[in-house]
Amino acid sequence: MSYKTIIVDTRGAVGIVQLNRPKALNALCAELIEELNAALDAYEADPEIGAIIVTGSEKAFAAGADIKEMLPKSFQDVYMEDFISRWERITRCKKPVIAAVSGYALGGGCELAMMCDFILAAENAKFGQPEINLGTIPGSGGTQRLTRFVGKSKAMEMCLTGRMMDAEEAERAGLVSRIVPVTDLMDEALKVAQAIAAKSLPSVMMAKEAVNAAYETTLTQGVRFERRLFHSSFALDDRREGMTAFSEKREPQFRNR
Ligand SMILES: CC(C)=CC(=O)SCCNC(=O)CCNC(=O)[C@H](O)C(C)(C)COP(=O)(O)OP(=O)(O)OC[C@H]1O[C@@H](n2cnc3c(N)ncnc32)[C@H](O)[C@@H]1OP(=O)(O)O
Repeated sequence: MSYKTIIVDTRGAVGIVQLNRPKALNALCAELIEELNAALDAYEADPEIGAIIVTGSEKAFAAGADIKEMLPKSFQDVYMEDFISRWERITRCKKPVIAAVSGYALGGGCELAMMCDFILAAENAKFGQPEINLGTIPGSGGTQRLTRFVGKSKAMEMCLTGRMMDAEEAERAGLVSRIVPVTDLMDEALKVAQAIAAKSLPSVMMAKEAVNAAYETTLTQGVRFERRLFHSSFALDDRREGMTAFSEKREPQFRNR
């Protein structure tokens, strides 16, 4: 498939999706979202791929939903087409998805990054939910996910004022896993993605599912769910291989089975 608004690249077992509308700071138009979804479908279906990176340019991960595309839409338009629901494909990825964020991650850009499994931020990253400045509110999970990441006070302040958070504040608040120099962002993202891709994919998928359950369930239900997945991992050849390799003081040879 040929893409117009994204660039895809595969490095070993890692699939990379780079948002690529430089003139609009990677504003998330419908075409870009469809291309992103198609690339995610392809990487999810590819047995050679063990992890996915979503990134943008140095100046912008994404400056939000495409305001010019949204401008003429009426209530009927957005309601009838369930506008924004197509953005959620990324939350249904079973493989791990890392957001490598440099520059602006605003509005839908911040929401897209938060839908990934974790965010690696460059020193120049800026996060924000500025929809309030446009007379609207976040529509792709910003009020919900940001609040879970950084707590009510900070999320409320950001959603009500549109204030941006820099990388250091985002790291302190728990929004990003860590900060790296701008020039090292892709190398670091690839390093961590390759490290994950080298592990047993079914175990990685189970770990991801269990961590995500922490956001959806009570502690008791979450711990029970984790226990069931943990038990299930004993059905994997890779679990036996991992423990055997440890005992034999060698590297495990996982086969994703
Ligand atoms: C998901 C939901 C429900 C909502 C949203 O996401 S709403 C959008 C939220 N995002 C924003 O409000 C950010 C809008 N952008 C900005 O505030 C600024 O562009 C900036 C602070 C990110 C960067 O400012 P800078 O002065 O460096 O660059 P600009 O000249 O303003 O932008 C360059 C170029 O990009 C176009 N652009 C930027 N963001 C968007 C956007 N979200 N949608 C459409 N186009 C965007 C901007 O218009 C300009 O292009 P033109 O010169 O051709 O107008």
